Amino acid sequence: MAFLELKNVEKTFFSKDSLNEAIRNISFSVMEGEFISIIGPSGCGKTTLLSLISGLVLPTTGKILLDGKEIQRPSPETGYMLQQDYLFPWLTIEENITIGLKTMGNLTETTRKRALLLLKQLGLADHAAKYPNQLSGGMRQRAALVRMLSTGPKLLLLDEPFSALDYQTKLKLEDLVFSTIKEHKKTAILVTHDIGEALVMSDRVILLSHSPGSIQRIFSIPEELKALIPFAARNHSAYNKWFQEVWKELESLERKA
Ligand SMILES: Nc1ncnc2c1ncn2[C@@H]1O[C@H](COP(=O)(O)OP(=O)(O)OP(=O)(O)O)[C@@H](O)[C@H]1O
Repeated sequence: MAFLELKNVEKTFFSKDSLNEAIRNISFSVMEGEFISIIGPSGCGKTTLLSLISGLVLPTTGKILLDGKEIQRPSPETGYMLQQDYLFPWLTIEENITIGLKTMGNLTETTRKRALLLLKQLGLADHAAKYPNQLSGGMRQRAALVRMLSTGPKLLLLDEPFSALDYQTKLKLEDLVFSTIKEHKKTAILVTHDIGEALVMSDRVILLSHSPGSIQRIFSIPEELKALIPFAARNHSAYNKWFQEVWKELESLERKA
């Protein structure tokens, strides 16, 4: 059985004097442990799709099932990581990474130690007592990753988590996030504008059409790229071929627009 299933999902935003059809007839399934990326032209509904999967927004028609149950509200099963880290500036890094556990009433010595171990694995052990403004952008995103993982969600939704970072930090974080997600056997959905990032992080890449977004094409990433961590995959000979393939399809969308 699919872990996540979208069945004919549509979303139209209504306001007093207008309506905006954001997503049209989207259906796809994700298996447990799969990494999916969503790309497409600006405004095609990528973030709306993540919001629908998170349960923050409900579909106008269609259904989204997680583990066979219809998603009707946000759930602790799902973690969200955004472009901005949204760490609370008045809390230390340790307090920030355990705030989710505390809110859920799950902050115990065991869960606190687990969160601190993850912080250590991501190279932030010496920064637990610091405040977010004492850390670099890349460090704060690593802390945001720990905060998301510490509550134990099964499904991770990543909305352009690297786009505010400088290029070198972004490449390093891609490797770190990828390895952490694989090690913890999580299912992940990444929204990105970067074709390369989608290719090296994912098992499949879903390309959405212009607004209202519908599925234009689904690319299955070949085994030789999937077997590598992102930095190595970017340097593999198959990478350029696949980049061109996706690029051509995106360009054809631009011509149709
Ligand atoms: N809460 C909302 N109310 C009304 N319209 C909305 C709302 N959220 C999104 N939209 C509209 O839905 C469409 C899709 O927006 P969305 O942000 O999902 O696209 P996107 O592909 O993520 O964009 P970008 O690539 O620029 O980040 C846009 O026309 C947007 O204006």
